[in-house]
Amino acid sequence: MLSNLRKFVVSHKKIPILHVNNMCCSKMRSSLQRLKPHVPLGRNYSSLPGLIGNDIKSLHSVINPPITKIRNIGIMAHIDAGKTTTTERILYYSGYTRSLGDVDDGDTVTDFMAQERERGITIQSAAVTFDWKGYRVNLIDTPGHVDFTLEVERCLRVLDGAVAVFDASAGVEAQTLTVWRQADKHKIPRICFLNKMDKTGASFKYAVESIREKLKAKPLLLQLPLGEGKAFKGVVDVVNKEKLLWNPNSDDGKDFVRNPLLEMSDPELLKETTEARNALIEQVADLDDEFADLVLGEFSENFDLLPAEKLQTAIRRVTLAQTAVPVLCGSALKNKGVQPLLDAVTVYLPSPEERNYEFLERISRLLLPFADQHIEIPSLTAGNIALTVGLKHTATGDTIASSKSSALAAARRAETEGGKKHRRNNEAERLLLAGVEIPEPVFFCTIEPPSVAKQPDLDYALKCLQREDPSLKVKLDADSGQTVLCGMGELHIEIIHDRIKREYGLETYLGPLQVAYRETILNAVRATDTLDRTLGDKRHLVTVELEVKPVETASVMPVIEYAGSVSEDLPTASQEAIENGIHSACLQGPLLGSPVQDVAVAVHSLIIHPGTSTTMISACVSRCIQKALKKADKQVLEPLMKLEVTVTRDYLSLVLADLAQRRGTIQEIQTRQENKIITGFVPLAEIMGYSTVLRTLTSGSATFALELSNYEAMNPQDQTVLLGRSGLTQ
Ligand SMILES: Nc1nc2c(ncn2[C@@H]2O[C@H](COP(=O)(O)OP(=O)(O)OP(=O)(O)O)[C@@H](O)[C@H]2O)c(=O)[nH]1
Repeated sequence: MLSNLRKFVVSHKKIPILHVNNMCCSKMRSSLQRLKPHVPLGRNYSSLPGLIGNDIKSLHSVINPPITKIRNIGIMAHIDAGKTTTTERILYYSGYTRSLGDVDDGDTVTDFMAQERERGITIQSAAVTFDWKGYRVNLIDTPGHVDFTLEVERCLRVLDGAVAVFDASAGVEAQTLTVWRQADKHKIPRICFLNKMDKTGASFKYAVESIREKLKAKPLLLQLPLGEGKAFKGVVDVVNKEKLLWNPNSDDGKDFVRNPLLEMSDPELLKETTEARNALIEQVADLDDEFADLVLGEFSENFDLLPAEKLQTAIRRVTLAQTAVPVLCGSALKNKGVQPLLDAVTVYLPSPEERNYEFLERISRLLLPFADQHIEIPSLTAGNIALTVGLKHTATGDTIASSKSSALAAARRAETEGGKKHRRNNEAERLLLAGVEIPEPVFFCTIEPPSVAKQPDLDYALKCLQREDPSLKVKLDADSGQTVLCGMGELHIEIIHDRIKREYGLETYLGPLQVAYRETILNAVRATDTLDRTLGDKRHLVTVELEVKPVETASVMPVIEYAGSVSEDLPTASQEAIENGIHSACLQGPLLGSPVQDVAVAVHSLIIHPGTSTTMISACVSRCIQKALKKADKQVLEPLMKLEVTVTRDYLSLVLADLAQRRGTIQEIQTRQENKIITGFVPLAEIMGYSTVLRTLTSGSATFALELSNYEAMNPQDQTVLLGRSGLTQ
């Protein structure tokens, strides 16, 4: 797979292929200032693995564990499921920190940006490295909020495995589906952790069912909870038929006992566990022929005789094949169930080697990340995650290569492996290995520096921020000359604003947040145009005749067709100029100046006077398209958001009435224990500031998740109102 081309080893000469995820510059700057041969130990950090005091003991063995003992994993989930809390426990039990961080107190290791600590949410992924029972685990905590989807995507493609954390009282939630689909796309083996088993309303059965139904995954129940809600006290290990009980008096969860289930002391629980184990064996045998042969041959009479290791090996195979997902449970907040989760990460998730990485690459300077601290390392073997510094022109999603030929060879191989049908003609495109899919921004607003003199500083800050986060787009409004920020949501833009202030020392002013509309046309229209200009002693003359017509592509990329007489002998440079002209014209629709989607452009005839520059060809085509678009019947498309609101019964009717006023359509209302889950669609323009409204309506008891569904045609009345407000007419 393309995304696997990221394995590298250090040499001082070559830098072949390495994927780039740009880190927050300020994070990097501050840690580089502190960079020493040893890692400075900050808040409650234990010695880093293998580092005793200030000595680097056998750094090589610390840095380069055998590849089979490496696990590169991500933690992913819906917002607030408890990823950061779980990560904090993991770091504590692995000895990486000496005290438990708490998101609610704002002192976690991985949420180290000021905004993360203040808001108690994860915005940027953080990487930490720790050891667990002889394994090296590189772990990335990813954000759950939909505004930061790109951040999740950029992490997923460099991971070998993932832990999906769920709120056991809510099961699969909207954003879980999104990240699950992303993990499917990158073929990442997963383990599910049903967190918050201590919470009122937690239901193991319900959460497992929702994994089966909503994620269409096959859950393998490796554990059963001992009690739910306030009664939750531990878990049963189904594979080993053992009971794990946490000492209720231990305040950090380190103290727990693991005892075999015995007929004498736990007859009921033993029976239940045996049934669960038998069901698990049957389920795995169904998915794995090798295991089926073993079970049916030697152990068909009595599954109890099947050794736990044999079952674990088979579970590992189906997990790696992604035909099923192991499910564990616990309560990160109450310090229960995290150690067995770590065991499961080492036992069931793949080492980098098992993900078919074949590339051994090189780079000049490497740093090993420990959240906001880094240690410079001399070398690194394949399968590890590290940072490199000093790259001035790269952006998140780029691939670094030592030479064009090595990148082309890698791209060719990856294309064959990925079974890609379409051949990429464009060399630059082929060089781009596995770029992340950048979602289209749905909001925009103007941003002003404190003074004109500070505009270059603002431009610089925005340039740096965009390199880290390509889902942030910045453009210049040609009419007003203002800088415009385009982002994924209100929170996204707010965080960018805040970061410019904190990290670049610039107090900026944001204009009102506006929805990013799109436009389309309803009928086919032809137009012709001629551009005749003499510059110096050179005459530039182009005549073009073309047609714009509606097509259903749900994309802002116009479909381009050429009449046979045009495509014949059309030089590549002229074709590129035509296409540039078409694309630039379609970026600014005639109604609101928004991008035009769902259009095809057919170029019927083209006459180019010898010596005409490509810029003039682009300009003529662009003008001709604008002309055609203006003549067509036009339609505004607005972003329609998929909304999921979780609300208690008492507030259901209030929330529904409010949604009706917001032009919302309700798809279904489900019951989940005491809660109602409303799913439906609402235009983005109607849902701005919804968190405050919902909080007020439901006294803070409801939660919601929003995700872009598609762009929908506005009805004629709403469109007239919108255009009237913008001072425009149809
Ligand atoms: N009852 C209960 N609450 C928990 C548990 N784990 C986390 N929480 C709480 O849930 C809230 C969210 O926890 P986080 O760890 O920040 O969740 P997250 O998934 O990292 O959230 P984002 O980073 O914003 O995506 C916090 O108030 C935690 O204290 C748990 O096991 N039980």
